[in-house]
Amino acid sequence: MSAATNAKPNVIETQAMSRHFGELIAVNQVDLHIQQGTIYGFLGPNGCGKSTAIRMLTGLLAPSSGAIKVLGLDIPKESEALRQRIGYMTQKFSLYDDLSVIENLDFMAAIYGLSRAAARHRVEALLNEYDLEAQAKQRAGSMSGGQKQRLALAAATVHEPELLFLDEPTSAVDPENRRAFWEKLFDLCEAKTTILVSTHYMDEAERCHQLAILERGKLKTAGRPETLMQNMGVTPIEIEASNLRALKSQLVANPAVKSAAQLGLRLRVLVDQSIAEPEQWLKQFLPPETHAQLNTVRPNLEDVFVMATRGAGD
Ligand SMILES: Nc1ncnc2c1ncn2[C@@H]1O[C@H](COP(=O)(O)OP(=O)(O)OP(=O)(O)O)[C@@H](O)[C@H]1O
Repeated sequence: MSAATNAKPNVIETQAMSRHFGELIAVNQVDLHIQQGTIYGFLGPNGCGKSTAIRMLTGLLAPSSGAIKVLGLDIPKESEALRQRIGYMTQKFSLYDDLSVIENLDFMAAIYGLSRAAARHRVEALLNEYDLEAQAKQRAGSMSGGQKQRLALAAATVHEPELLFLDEPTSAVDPENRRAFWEKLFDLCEAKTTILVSTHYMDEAERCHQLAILERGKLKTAGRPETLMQNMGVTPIEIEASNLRALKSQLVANPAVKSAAQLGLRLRVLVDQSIAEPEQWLKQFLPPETHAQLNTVRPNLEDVFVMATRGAGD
């Protein structure tokens, strides 16, 4: 079979999607092509436009300009038809604190029009899947952060949506619960759900199949995390030496040094790939007699982020 016949359709397509709030351009000419079955990440700092982009893609907010197609529907024109086919989990816990877990899920099932019998089966399955059976009768407001997050994900998937939008879903939970949450996302992905997830955590972004880096409303770069890391045009080198602060000041003044950031006892330096032997090249900046240790290290997404958002003033 040729690669072309294997290609999955895009579930999200945007051209120059933009949204202004008065003078502010929250989302600026963003083009997206998101393939069915992927976990696609929006990575960027607070205020870069992730939530605004997601709200436009769900049909909740009209774009100021640009074209949006989601699951083949014209958005915002056909938002009503989209609603049944997507799930949306917002940053804040948006369920009812005063209702029990089971009541919240029943309520969501009713909103999505499941019959009573179908709702009973689905809610039972969700309680089991999201490990909430013991809390079924507990008020949602009294649950832990991790439990609330599991409930929110269960509620967002009650109608088995084809496409799931998760807006910084793990910002309020500890690392262990975040890991467990991501396991659930991969289960959903295996069951053919496409997932768009926004985050400002690099480790979380690295788990995505595809990634877009956003800054001040603009899409700076997009692709597979590994590809982005390979193509960033710099070699990361870590230096262990004394007096790293002075060394850093000296290095960042050189145009071939794209970034230098201290990590504990090491200085992580991004050297332009035009420098053929970067370790050797860096040694010229070390004072004589310095016992320094230099290591070329594996690129990470933070390096990609730094490179993608350099010259942010444009
Ligand atoms: N309804 C609104 N009215 C005015 N400005 C808004 C509105 N919604 C968002 N903004 C502004 O648009 C910019 C992008 O916000 P957005 O919430 O999309 O960013 P974000 O990347 O999701 O960050 P956060 O995680 O903090 O929500 C911000 O400057 C924000 O203040």
